[in-house]
Amino acid sequence: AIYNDPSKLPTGNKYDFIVIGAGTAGNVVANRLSENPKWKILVIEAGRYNEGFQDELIKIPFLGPQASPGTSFDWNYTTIPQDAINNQNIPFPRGYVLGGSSSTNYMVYTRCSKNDYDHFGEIAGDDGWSWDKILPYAFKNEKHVPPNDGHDETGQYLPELHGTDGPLLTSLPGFLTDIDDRVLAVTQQDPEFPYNPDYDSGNPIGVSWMHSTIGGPLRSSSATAYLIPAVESRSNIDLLYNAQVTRLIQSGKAGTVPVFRGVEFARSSRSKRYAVTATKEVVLSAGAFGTPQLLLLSGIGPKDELSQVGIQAVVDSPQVGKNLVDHPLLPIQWTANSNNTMDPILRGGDALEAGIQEYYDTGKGRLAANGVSNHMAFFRLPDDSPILSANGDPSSGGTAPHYELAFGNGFFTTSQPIPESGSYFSIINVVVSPTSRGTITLASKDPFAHPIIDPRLLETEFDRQTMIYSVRASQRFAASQAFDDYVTGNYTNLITDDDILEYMAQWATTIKHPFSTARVNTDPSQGVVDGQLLVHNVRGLRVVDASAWPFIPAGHPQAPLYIFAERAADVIKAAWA
Ligand SMILES: Cc1cc2nc3c(=O)[nH]c(=O)nc-3n(C[C@H](O)[C@H](O)[C@H](O)COP(=O)(O)OP(=O)(O)OC[C@H]3O[C@@H](n4cnc5c(N)ncnc54)[C@H](O)[C@@H]3O)c2cc1C
Repeated sequence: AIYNDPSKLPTGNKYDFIVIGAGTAGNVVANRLSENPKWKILVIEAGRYNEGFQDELIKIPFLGPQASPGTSFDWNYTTIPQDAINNQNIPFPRGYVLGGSSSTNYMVYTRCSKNDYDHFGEIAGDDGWSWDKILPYAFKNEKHVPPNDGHDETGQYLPELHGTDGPLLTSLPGFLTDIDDRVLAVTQQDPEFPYNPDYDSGNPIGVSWMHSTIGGPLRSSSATAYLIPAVESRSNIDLLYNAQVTRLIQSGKAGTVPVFRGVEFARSSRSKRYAVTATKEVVLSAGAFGTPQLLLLSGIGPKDELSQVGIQAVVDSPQVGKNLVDHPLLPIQWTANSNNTMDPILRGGDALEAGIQEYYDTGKGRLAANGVSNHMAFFRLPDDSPILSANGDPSSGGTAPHYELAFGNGFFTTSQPIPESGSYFSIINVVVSPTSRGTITLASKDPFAHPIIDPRLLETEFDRQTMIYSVRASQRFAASQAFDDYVTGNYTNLITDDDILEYMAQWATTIKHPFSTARVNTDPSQGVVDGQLLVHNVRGLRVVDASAWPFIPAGHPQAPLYIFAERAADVIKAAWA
């Protein structure tokens, strides 16, 4: 059953598992656990329902980037001033809606490098997380469907690498653009930018067609793929939304070890608190900000830090809220000799209206497809790069990229204003193996107060130098023969490294991939959860979301998170078999 008010949740209900957060990972776990009809599952979500007011923003693919920040779908977090980005406070979106960030993200689906999974397995001391072992879960997650425009996708991906009967819908670009052939031509002309027939093979290096979590003209999220189908078809799963978990309650002790199977929740700061207890486990899937915040509020965290906000530590766990890592992003633009479909729509007005009309009339067109890019490219720094010799190689291995390029047939921006006229070409640069690490800490013991978020974006020399390298690679890409009659000039005039650093300090931002704030490590002084994702020195509590990853995967993380959550559900099932 579905409840939207804590007071309506029947008090007599007994739950085997309580999943906190109906987000990307949480919904996978909830769905898979509810496959066992003997178990009763409760999912508690702070945010709103995924239908209703303005839901076109989270359904119509092209409008996805408008779903946050500053909307009812978003937590509307902001960082504290970021030193390397001119001390700016940067908006840091997180989904506040069924599906969590999978309902508000940009839908890019990349499995990332096999080295990332193998590295995870090594750190966790469990090779079940390694690429070879976890790959079946990638197929279990995915259902590849034809692109929305019905174009022939032969040669644009390797079908044998993709799932065909999982719940999550993925597809190749549903709207072809005037730069697609040029991007592909570069891969034929310039050995620096080779073609990769499918970035989901475990080796993402090169330029590939992009996959998105889109089925037909609609976003596919963990709410539409996992949560709603389970709640609608099974009687053993309850969903409570509009209810924020305010802390975990210690429900007893196992010997000297505290047991945390109780969950307290409320609708708002001043409203009544309610509580419910799981008989088996509480699964914390509140995301890279919500999960450490809840652990801290519950007395699980660095003892000294907790006492500063008046919380007594139950478990002194030094890594809670530490190791926050994210991918910095920097778009650059050129003027273009083109009548691209993107810029007029981005400027709003008539073109946007016409696009929306076409969408509702036909289910096709620019609005029905992802606007981010039709291709994605991942690269490593050269082996003899001075950046690597000075800083070491932070990537997880030879198929894990250091930086990413994505190509926009229009003025791609996250914070820059779009010029009022003209046509543009953009390349988005992302450092995907960053070394900067930040923190999330409590501002107060009020669970409704936003935590202090400090990702320290671009703080390290490695990250800044890699970004410079990426921008240089973008400039070479745009200067290639295939773009000769297309790119007409620089919009961003970046000549020296200092120009790039200055531009970076002004315009770099987050790609919105926070990770590792409750990371896996077999050593409790180094990590928050063990290789089976159980919170160290506590019973009854597991973490399944981006916070648990020991590091950030080098690519877009939703696919790795879905795959990881699919396996996590099996780990939980095995523990209670
Ligand atoms: C705007 C944006 C664009 C992105 N673009 C991409 C992309 O194109 N491709 C990609 O791969 N990744 C992208 N990402 C990142 C990706 O979506 C996330 O890494 C991933 O969805 C995180 O999954 P999660 O399960 O850890 O957390 P989430 O999906 O965020 O789920 C956490 C859930 O817990 C809920 N919650 C939090 N605290 C509480 C509480 N106290 N009580 C109850 N519920 C709570 C939240 O409301 C949320 O529903 C993007 C993210 C954003 C925000």
